[in-house]
Amino acid sequence: MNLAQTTSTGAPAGAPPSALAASLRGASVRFGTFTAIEDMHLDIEDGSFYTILGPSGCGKSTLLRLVSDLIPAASGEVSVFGKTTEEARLAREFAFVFQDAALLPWRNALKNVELPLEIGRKRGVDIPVGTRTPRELLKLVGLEGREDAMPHELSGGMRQRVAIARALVCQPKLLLMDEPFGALDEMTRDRLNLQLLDIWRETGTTILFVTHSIAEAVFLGQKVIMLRAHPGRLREVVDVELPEPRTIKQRDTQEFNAYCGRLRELLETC
Ligand SMILES: Nc1ncnc2c1ncn2[C@@H]1O[C@H](COP(=O)(O)OP(=O)(O)OP(=O)(O)O)[C@@H](O)[C@H]1O
Repeated sequence: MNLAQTTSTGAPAGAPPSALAASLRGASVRFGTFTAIEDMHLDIEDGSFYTILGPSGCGKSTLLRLVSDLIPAASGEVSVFGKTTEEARLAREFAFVFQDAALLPWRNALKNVELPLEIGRKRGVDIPVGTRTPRELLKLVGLEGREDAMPHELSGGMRQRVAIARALVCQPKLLLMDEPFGALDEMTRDRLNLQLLDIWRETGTTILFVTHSIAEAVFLGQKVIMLRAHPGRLREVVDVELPEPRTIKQRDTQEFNAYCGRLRELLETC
């Protein structure tokens, strides 16, 4: 076990820019006079799974919003697959999944998944022809047979799975997830964690995943980004080298708990 192996940016030394899903170079975000993120340098390799931890208000959601072009950088540079964040947004390089599934209540599960395709068609946006249809995506998230179900007929976990299928429908190369399972019970969360790892392996999509749970961050992440607050800055990137594929049983191992302990210590000093 290489417990304390950390890097300053998360990127392997000498990684070519094309191998990066996202890159921040001295990026800062300000809301008026308040600095939410300061001088952040971070590289996210294509195909990787990063989780993001840090004290409340340290800028975890702001970091995702910065990468997804929802807010601008006050200084520094942010690129996504070598493009500006605006170019990447227009090219539908990424998709967002929030804590609230935010499904349209009058559309069934299948029609919710189809929505981004419909909007894209209406706007004349060239959407990549996906290898997976909305039906296939619902199957991928374990909702085969529930295509006609209305959102109010689905559990919270099922609604969130529809939201993940909807996020995948335009074949994003980067999935930004802001506490997507935060409101779910522990067993549902465990199941969805495993399913998300399967989806990640199957699709090759890069994932940036914000969580408040140290155990979830260790279980999902190949690397854990630890932020510190006031102002939000990169504290450390911790490599998680647990045996693959991950299993729920691993959570009872000494190795897993050692990672959790190390991150808890880091969190206490953020
Ligand atoms: N639109 C905004 N206007 C002003 N301040 C904002 C805005 N959005 C976020 N902030 C501030 O920026 C800081 C970072 O917020 P952010 O939501 O990114 O933190 P977080 O780490 O995701 O928090 P939490 O863990 O509590 O969800 C906070 O102090 C917050 O109050």
